Amino acid sequence: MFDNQQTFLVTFTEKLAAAWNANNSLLCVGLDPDIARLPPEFRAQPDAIYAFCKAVADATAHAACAFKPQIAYFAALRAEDQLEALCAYLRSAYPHIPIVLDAKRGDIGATAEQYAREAYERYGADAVTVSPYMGYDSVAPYLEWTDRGIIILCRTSNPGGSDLQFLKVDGEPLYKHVARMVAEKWNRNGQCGLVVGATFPDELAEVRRIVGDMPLLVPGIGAQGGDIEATVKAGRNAAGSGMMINSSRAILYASPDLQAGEDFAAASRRVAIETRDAINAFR
Ligand SMILES: O=c1ccn([C@@H]2O[C@H](COP(=O)(O)O)[C@@H](O)[C@H]2O)c(=O)[nH]1
Repeated sequence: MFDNQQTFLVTFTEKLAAAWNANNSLLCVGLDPDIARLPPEFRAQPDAIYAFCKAVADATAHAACAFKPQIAYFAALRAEDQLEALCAYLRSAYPHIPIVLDAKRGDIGATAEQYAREAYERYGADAVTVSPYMGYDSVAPYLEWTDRGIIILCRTSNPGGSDLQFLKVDGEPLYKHVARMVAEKWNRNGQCGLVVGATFPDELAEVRRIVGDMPLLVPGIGAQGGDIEATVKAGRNAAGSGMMINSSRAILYASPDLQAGEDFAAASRRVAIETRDAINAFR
């Protein structure tokens, strides 16, 4: 995989930086296929999940800096084979756009080794989301994959995230400890990132202050109602970049807002472009 200058791109962060530039986009397109919400033409197909996600990816790739399949939507339908096929397709059709597997894994080291193989080898993901709460030895197996990304939950977008992430430790909320620990100790390959919700722009700004230019995966715009202007102003790095701002349902299921004659893929494309442009307006 080469960038515009024909430099070979080796790592997740190199690939992400190239995608930010090539597509002038901080938009991460989330692939969360809910069978009940698929357009009718897909529902009878044996590979409905794959076909739907492929169509959305094809419609939005030019406006995306990353794709984020959420593994639960595939596993719940016994459709891991379709996730595998989708990741293989994305890697071949869009080798310049990183795949972030949203799996939020977290377990003891021996089991984490298997989760890392699942994400990086089976699915060929460029990065995977993990929980920090079992500590360093639970993330170390991912760090053995020195070219791949590991994106650690820090300040999640859901209201209940405050139950633990806001607990004070040494006078400071836990999420800030996570941010500092990842930036100062765990990021030994320079391939770590953090999940910080768009629904909490003040905390997003705090995390940015702590971690410098580290990539942030920022879910919570679109269906969860996060404010794009506040998100971008709080989370951008010195270069006006540094984020994968995720939107899943608002792009995947844009078709209820159909403009006259528009099909589901055109609706996804329209919303992806509108979202990318709304983000870019505040970079
Ligand atoms: O804090 C978090 C971490 C992950 N997510 C995931 O992002 C998408 C959001 O989907 P929307 O439809 O855009 O709300 C989904 O896959 C979540 O599992 C998150 O929302 N918050």
